[in-house]
Amino acid sequence: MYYTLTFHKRHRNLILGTYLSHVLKEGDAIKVKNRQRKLYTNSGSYWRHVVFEHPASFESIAMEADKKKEIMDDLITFSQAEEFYARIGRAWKRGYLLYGPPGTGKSTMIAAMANLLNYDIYDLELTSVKDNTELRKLLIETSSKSVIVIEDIDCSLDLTGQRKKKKEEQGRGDEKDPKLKLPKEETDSKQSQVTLSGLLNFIDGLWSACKGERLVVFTTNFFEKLDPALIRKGRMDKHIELSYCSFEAFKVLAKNYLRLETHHLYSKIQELLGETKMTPAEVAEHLMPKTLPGDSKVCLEGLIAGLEKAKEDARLKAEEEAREKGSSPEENAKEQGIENGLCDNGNTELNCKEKE
Ligand SMILES: Nc1ncnc2c1ncn2[C@@H]1O[C@H](COP(=O)(O)OP(=O)(O)OP(=O)(O)O)[C@@H](O)[C@H]1O
Repeated sequence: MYYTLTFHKRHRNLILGTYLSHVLKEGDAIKVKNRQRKLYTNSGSYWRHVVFEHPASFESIAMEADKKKEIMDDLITFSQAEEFYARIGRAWKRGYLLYGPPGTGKSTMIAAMANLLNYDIYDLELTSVKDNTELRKLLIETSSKSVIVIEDIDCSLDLTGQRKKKKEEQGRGDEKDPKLKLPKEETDSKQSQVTLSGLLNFIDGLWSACKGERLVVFTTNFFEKLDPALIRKGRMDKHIELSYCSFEAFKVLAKNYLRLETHHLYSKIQELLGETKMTPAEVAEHLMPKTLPGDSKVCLEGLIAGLEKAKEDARLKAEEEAREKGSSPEENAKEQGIENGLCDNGNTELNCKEKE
């Protein structure tokens, strides 16, 4: 299909200049909006893709409303900031670090981000990338309007041969502390694997040469174990904590799962959520209707029973640990709360510090 455009020759400059470029820009935007989005995964140094159709949205994410709005505003501002990035001479990219325990919605948040901005997703499995050269190739091949995801960054760089070699040399067996093991510098070795420095250099530097907008998202379950080089200011633009389910987050889930705005059992749930750690994934599991049509009361009662059990389990665990250590269960529970970064309201310590 085509259109014929007729105009008076005195409008020639207007049409050939402003008007046609406007039409082309709008056409591109419509094409992007209507295109089928893709989820890419790498097998070695090649990308494969499937159609990306994840239903997650910010609306369905269980999280405090102001925090959610802040993230959405940040994403939208970024996606409209082409001129700004060009003016300040920086690559049009933004780095996010999502951290929190398993089941708090990190992957769901990534899908919601891609859906909000209409981006493709590149799910980069670092452990199957042979070395920094392969990594560079993969990253250069990513297209504009994409989210590049590196999940469990603390574990991904864990498998490098260099690190194993280094560990063997040092005779160190600590599997849990990535900081001890991440090789910061590349070596000349032919078998050199992906290194933290390789990853960071690329993300910081070379990328400027790749046109278009990209989000880079790292996730981890262990924020405190990340190498400081990865989280220093200016590297990851935004750190987002996803934490245990708060009452506000529960209300979002209940609204989505059960179409409930309020219920007389809410006060009990609020009380228990203040005392017990439960991830949004676990809460959501309880809210899954077990009968058709789903009975909300049954689900909420199931959640209360689950929370009470979790509370009791935590109490018994504290008692047992106290017995082992020879301190009182209360002291032990308190200590555990601090170790787990928990404040009274179930938020993590980091979160509380930020609020202070
Ligand atoms: N904040 C949340 N809002 C809505 N649903 C959530 C949330 N967190 C978890 N869920 C639900 O729990 C399931 C698991 O969550 P998800 O995989 O996003 O967690 P995760 O933090 O990425 O976990 P992991 O660290 O194990 O990868 C999701 O399918 C989603 O339905």
